[in-house]
Amino acid sequence: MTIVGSNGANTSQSPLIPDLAEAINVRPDRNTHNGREPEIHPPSEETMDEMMQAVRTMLVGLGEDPEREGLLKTPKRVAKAMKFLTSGYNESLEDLINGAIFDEGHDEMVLVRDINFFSLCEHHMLPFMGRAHVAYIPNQKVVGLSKLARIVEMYSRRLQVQERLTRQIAEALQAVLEPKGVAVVMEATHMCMVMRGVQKPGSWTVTSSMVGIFRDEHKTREEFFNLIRHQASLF
Ligand SMILES: Nc1nc2c(ncn2[C@@H]2O[C@H](COP(=O)(O)OP(=O)(O)OP(=O)(O)O)[C@@H](O)[C@H]2O)c(=O)[nH]1
Ligand SMILES: [Zn+2]
Repeated sequence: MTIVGSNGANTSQSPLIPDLAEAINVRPDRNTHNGREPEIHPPSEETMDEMMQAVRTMLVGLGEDPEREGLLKTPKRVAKAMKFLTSGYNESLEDLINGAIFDEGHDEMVLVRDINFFSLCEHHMLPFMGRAHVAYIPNQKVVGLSKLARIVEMYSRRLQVQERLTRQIAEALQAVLEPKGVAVVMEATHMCMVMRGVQKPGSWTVTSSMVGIFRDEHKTREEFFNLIRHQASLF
C-alpha cells in the first residue's frame, strides 16, 4: 500500500501505454453537457473585453461608480481572476498526464489524501473549497502521484457541483489507468451556504465516488475510509 500526503513523493519512472490518448478519449465529463463535448473557449481579446464590460455592468448594478479610482482596474482584475479560476476548461487529461504512467506491477492501494482544492459552484459562481482524497488499486500500472492532484485541480478549476466534480475525478483516473478500482472522497465548504442563503458556516459537504472494487467490495471500501478518517500526523 502507498499513502501520500498532498505534497506528493517520487516514484521510479518508465513511460508506458502508447494508447493513452485512446484510453482517455473517453471524456469523463461526457455526460455533463447533454451528451456533447464541453465547449471550450480559449481566452481572446474579445472575450476579455466582453467580460470586463460585464463586470462594469455589475458594478453599476451594485450602485457603484466604475470610474472611481479604486474600481478603475477592477473589471480587468475580475476578468483575469475568473479566467484563472476556470482555467481547467483549457486543460486536457492527456497533456496533464504527460505520459507519466509506469508499469510497476503494483497491486496494492495507492492513496493521496488531503489534496486541497478550490472550485466555483455553478449556481452562484461562489467558491467552494476543501480537501480531496483519491485512491486506486492498480492493475499493474501506476500513475505519477502528482498527477492525481493535477486531475483534482483540472476539474476543480471549472464551474462545478461537488457531486459531478467527485465523479469526474474518479472516471478520469479509471479511464487513464484502467485500475481495479478508484475511490474519491471530497469534503468541502460552500460559500453560497456560508456567506449568503442559508448561512451555515461550519457545514461540510462530503461526496464520494466509488468505481470497480471499491464499489463491489465492502472490505476495500472500509480500508479506504479508515485511511482517510484520521488526520495525517507527519507534518
Ligand atoms: N447538490 C449540490 N448543490 C449545490 C452545490 N453548490 C450549490 N448547491 C445548491 O444549489 C442550490 C440552488 O438552489 P436555488 O433554490 O436554485 O437557488 P437559491 O435560491 O440561491 O438557493 P439557496 O442557496 O437555498 O438560497 C442550493 O440549494 C445550493 O446549496 C453542489 O455542489 N451540489
Ligand atoms: Zn452555490
